[in-house]
Amino acid sequence: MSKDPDRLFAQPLAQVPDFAFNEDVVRVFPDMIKRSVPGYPTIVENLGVLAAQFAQPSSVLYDLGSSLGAVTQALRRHVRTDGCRVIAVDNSAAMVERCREYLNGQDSMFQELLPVEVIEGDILALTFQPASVVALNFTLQFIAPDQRTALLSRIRQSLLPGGALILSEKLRFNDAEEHALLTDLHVAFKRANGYSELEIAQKRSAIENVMKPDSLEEHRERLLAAGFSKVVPWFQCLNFASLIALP
Ligand SMILES: C[S@@+](CC[C@H](N)C(=O)[O-])C[C@H]1O[C@@H](n2cnc3c(N)ncnc32)[C@H](O)[C@@H]1O
Ligand SMILES: O=C(O)C(=O)C[C@]1(C(=O)O)C=C[C@@H](O)C=C1
Repeated sequence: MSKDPDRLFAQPLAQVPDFAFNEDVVRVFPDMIKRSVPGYPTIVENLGVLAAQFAQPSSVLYDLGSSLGAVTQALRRHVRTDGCRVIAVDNSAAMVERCREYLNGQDSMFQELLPVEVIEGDILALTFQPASVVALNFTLQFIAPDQRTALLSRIRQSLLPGGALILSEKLRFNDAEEHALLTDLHVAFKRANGYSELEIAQKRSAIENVMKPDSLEEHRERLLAAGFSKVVPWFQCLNFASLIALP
């Protein structure tokens, strides 16, 4: 795993380009996401623990928007159900290339790991196979808002009885005071992780056009509209949360 520190926004930029999962981001991604998303290591590890409870024999586990495969690796650490395999999907060529390198390295060192297929592709164009676990770990927020319900409906239709969708997202809050407080605390989290005011401000403007968070209420309503029967939040740290949605 690359250990390069994230300094992508450390120098003043004449114009801040829209955030993209390109080669520069790939190089620093493990450091960036750990220092930007409160609770990220806890969410990833426990996503594996949760998945082990929902995995059904001989089924597919999806890691959608897999980046460098952190969730896939947690699934490999925790799921012991017979005949499961992982399908990891990402539309960033740079992410997919590096993800395959990491996973191939693991395959050559350890036997008996869950088989993994890494697909370079758009999750909006994916034909889903019957699945027991679908992970969307900080990916739905990058999907155009008007495409989100259709994607979740297709995921719901692919889910086997006893399975689950695990959805992690940055949240916004309908209550202005709550939103301002948790946004300020997130900035404090980034500062405590060594980001400067300039880095925080430039990253904010880079993501504002490409990443559109919803509120918990919007997530719940959309998941129910997509056909899920129950939505259970299992983790929240500041303005980042993870939900279990049951078919
Ligand atoms: C914040 S990252 C996900 C982090 C990752 N799941 C983890 O836990 O480390 C979002 C990822 O979603 C991918 N992505 C965004 N839109 C996508 C789409 N339409 N199809 C496939 N992947 C997409 C991006 O390329 C990026 O790698
Ligand atoms: O909200 C922010 O400030 C973030 O940096 C969040 C976030 C995310 O949630 O995915 C945005 C882009 C990077 O992938 C890492 C973290």
